[in-house]
Amino acid sequence: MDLRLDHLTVTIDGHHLVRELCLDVPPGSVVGLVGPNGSGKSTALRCVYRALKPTSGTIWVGDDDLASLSLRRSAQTVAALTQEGGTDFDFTVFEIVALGRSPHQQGNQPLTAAERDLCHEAMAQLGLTHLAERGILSLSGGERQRVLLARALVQEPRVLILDEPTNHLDVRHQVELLSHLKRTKVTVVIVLHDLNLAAATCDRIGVLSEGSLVAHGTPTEVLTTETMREVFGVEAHVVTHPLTADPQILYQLHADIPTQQAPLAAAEAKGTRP
Ligand SMILES: Nc1ncnc2c1ncn2[C@@H]1O[C@H](COP(=O)(O)OP(=O)(O)OP(=O)(O)O)[C@@H](O)[C@H]1O
Repeated sequence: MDLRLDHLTVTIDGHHLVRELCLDVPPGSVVGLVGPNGSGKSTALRCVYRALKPTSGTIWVGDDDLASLSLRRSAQTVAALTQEGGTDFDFTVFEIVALGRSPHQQGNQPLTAAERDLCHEAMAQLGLTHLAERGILSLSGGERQRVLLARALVQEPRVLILDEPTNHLDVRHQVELLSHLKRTKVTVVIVLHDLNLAAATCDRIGVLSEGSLVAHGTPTEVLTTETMREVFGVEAHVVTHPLTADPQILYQLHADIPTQQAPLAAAEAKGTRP
């Protein structure tokens, strides 16, 4: 395993934010964490990028206990794109991306030619080349998000942690960012609220509810009508994508329409019958 959460528990003021979470993330795989608001997803991720110390449990990166690594070694191993990531200083896009190399550098040495190439390559892959000399504070939320992902990628981490990375992105950039992630060889743990994008992106998905892992498996195994009802509290139809065979969730906003109702009768019930 590249990453193993071994009975990870976070307790604050007597509240269990994460309880005995066990999760294996194989090398090169994309594992999603989904769950309702407040179910502990970000808290679990914060432990992996060491913004939070778990109350108990161990995080293994390869054969290393993460807690035993120096912060520098951790930063060489785990990169994160977080909800609170960002900067108040108006560095250029290139400068921000180049900061991703910091854990690998000694002192204030300038970037090597290979490192500069790496930065330019990451910017090109994320459609940022034309913004290289722009100040980060002048960018839109979506552009900024892509810059921060480029910074995380040039860190060349073994494990990449992403907490709702598609926030602020329009649909094209959501699809591009997630497609890009699938192509990288990096081991990824990602929190996504969009379950259809999670199904299309993740090799495996863990479902958190009130801090506990209540389901874990392939998207098809996990994203079921029962999960939607029991964990998220919504009625939904789960269908199979005609091209990729991924499960796709069709939400039902009108609880009074029986789930098995014929489309015409449903349209009639909604008053939209042609
Ligand atoms: N430092 C803290 N002290 C007390 N409670 C906290 C702290 N940090 C988080 N919590 C609580 O722990 C719970 C889990 O929070 P967390 O951010 O991990 O949830 P989440 O699943 O990522 O939610 P969301 O989908 O809304 O982002 C929430 O109820 C939150 O209010």
